[in-house]
Amino acid sequence: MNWEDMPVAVLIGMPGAGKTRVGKLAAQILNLPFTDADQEVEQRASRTISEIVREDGEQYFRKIESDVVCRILHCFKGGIFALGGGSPMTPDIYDALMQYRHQGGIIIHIDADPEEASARAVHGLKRPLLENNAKQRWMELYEERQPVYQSLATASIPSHGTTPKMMAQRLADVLKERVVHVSGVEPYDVHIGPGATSRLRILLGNETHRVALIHTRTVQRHADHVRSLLRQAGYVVSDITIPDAEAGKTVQVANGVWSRLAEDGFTRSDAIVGVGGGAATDLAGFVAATWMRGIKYVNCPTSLLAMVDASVGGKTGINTIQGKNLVGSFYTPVGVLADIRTLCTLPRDIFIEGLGEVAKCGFIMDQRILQILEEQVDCLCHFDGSVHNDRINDIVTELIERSTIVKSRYVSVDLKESGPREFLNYGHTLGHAIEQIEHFSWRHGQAVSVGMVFAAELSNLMGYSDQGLVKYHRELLQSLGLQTSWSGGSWEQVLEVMHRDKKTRGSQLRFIIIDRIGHPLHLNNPPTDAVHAAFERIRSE
Ligand SMILES: NC(=O)c1ccc[n+]([C@@H]2O[C@H](COP(=O)([O-])OP(=O)(O)OC[C@H]3O[C@@H](n4cnc5c(N)ncnc54)[C@H](O)[C@@H]3O)[C@@H](O)[C@H]2O)c1
Ligand SMILES: O=C(O)C(=O)C[C@@H](O)[C@H](O)[C@H](O)COP(=O)(O)O
Repeated sequence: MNWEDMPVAVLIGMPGAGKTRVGKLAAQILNLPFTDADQEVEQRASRTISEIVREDGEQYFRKIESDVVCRILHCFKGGIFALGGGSPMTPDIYDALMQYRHQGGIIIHIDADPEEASARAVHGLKRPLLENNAKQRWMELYEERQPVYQSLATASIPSHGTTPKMMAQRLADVLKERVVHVSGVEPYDVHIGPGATSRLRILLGNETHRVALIHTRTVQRHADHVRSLLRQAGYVVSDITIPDAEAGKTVQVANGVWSRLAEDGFTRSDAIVGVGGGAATDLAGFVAATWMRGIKYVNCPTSLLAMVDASVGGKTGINTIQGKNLVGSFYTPVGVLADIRTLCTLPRDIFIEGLGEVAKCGFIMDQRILQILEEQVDCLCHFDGSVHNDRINDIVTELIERSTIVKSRYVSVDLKESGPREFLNYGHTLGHAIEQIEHFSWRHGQAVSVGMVFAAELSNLMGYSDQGLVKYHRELLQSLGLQTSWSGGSWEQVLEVMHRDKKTRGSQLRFIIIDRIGHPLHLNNPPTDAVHAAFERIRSE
């Protein structure tokens, strides 16, 4: 199948679920063509479906339907295609849909509420397969078809408690989504966009019975939304609130969550969903990695920093008194759902902090990120959560997508950080020391920003780059509202903490520096004088 010629989405679901209505409305919103398999069959046969079934039998109808669906799947370029309720049950259609899905096709399950949809389907319709005791027949078909729909779908949109208009908007959101693939031993996707959480059911699957929803109070509203999606999908949800920010990344908090999982009977087939900033997703991932030696988890990041960095890549962990992230594990989520609507409640200073990690991705790999930051500095610095504004939405989405691509490139080749992945630690050797010494009153992104200026100074002092590169770091980061100097702590304290950095080998400090934009290097065991001199340069502003 040629990717270019495929529909942008195929809608599946029970009769009466609203596939045609919702599909048409979404197509209008997105200005895309729409077609419906039943209509196409009727056109081709010049008869209604009822007539075909009555005159020639269901098998004959299924044969025409199969020809029509397989043809449209190959040639309905860029449109939305709604299938008849029973279509996916035909083996040829099922196989064609699987092939479409494997080639990146989007299959949306319009997940009917049985009561509503059966009433609608039974009412006033010409659905031949529902004749004679229609409601009971609908329910039987539902039991039979639901697992098949679920096995095919890449996202599901529940119909319960919504209107066709709302569902169409959700569908349009899902179709506008960006997807970044993280490959490696356990590949997964990062979905970025307003409809991203509609993937939850698909990611968690049918085996999962219980879901622990781990979140902080600050994101209660977003956790409520996720909880209702999980409940609608039939999961038993344990709602677990953890302390905010770094206070949540402790062994005591992890222990509290483990106890709760035990009380609520979590087994290996159950799952964790982390909703919040990077601290919450680090803790949720750590609990998932350790409970029964590892259960499935999904990250739903709600801060910019968590979207561009913390939720992706499988570094999970907690802090100890001795240092940041000293205990943890590499453990990959089954998926990351970055619903950018959650940014609407993010305070501006925390949004700005996230730009520190975005800039890092620009410095180490993607120069276009730096250009966007320069061009959009005003808009970004005045961020007020208005992600419904198309311009801001597009800029923020592009920055998240590009940063995630940078992260995924390193993580895909080096999950356990034996080499290239360390480049993602640019600015972190000093950054983590600052956070630690300041007892986490400095936010991660701000500390990393100073750490990047320090690394640029070190690169210059070691002869890898000129002062122009250092100046560029300072000017860009300052223009975004990020810190570039730090006057806390002492050199001795910093040195001691940096020796506990995970890049250190034995007594030898190791740093990540760049010699030009997009070209990171390992700097192993530099002279202490140079490290000290670089440290003095970030204090002398
Ligand atoms: N695992 C990794 O690869 C990785 C990568 C980068 C950072 N991190 C970790 O992530 C953490 C930093 O992440 P962070 O900047 O998101 O910090 P954070 O989790 O502390 O969140 C910052 C603050 O914003 C609040 N918040 C988050 N989303 C919100 C929303 N939508 N509305 C209102 N408030 C919201 C949080 O509750 C918190 O108070 C650090 O612990 C850092 O070590 C991990
Ligand atoms: O994913 C990585 O690898 C990173 O280094 C990303 C960093 O931005 C992130 O802050 C990470 O948590 C740091 O990890 P650590 O191993 O230095 O604790």
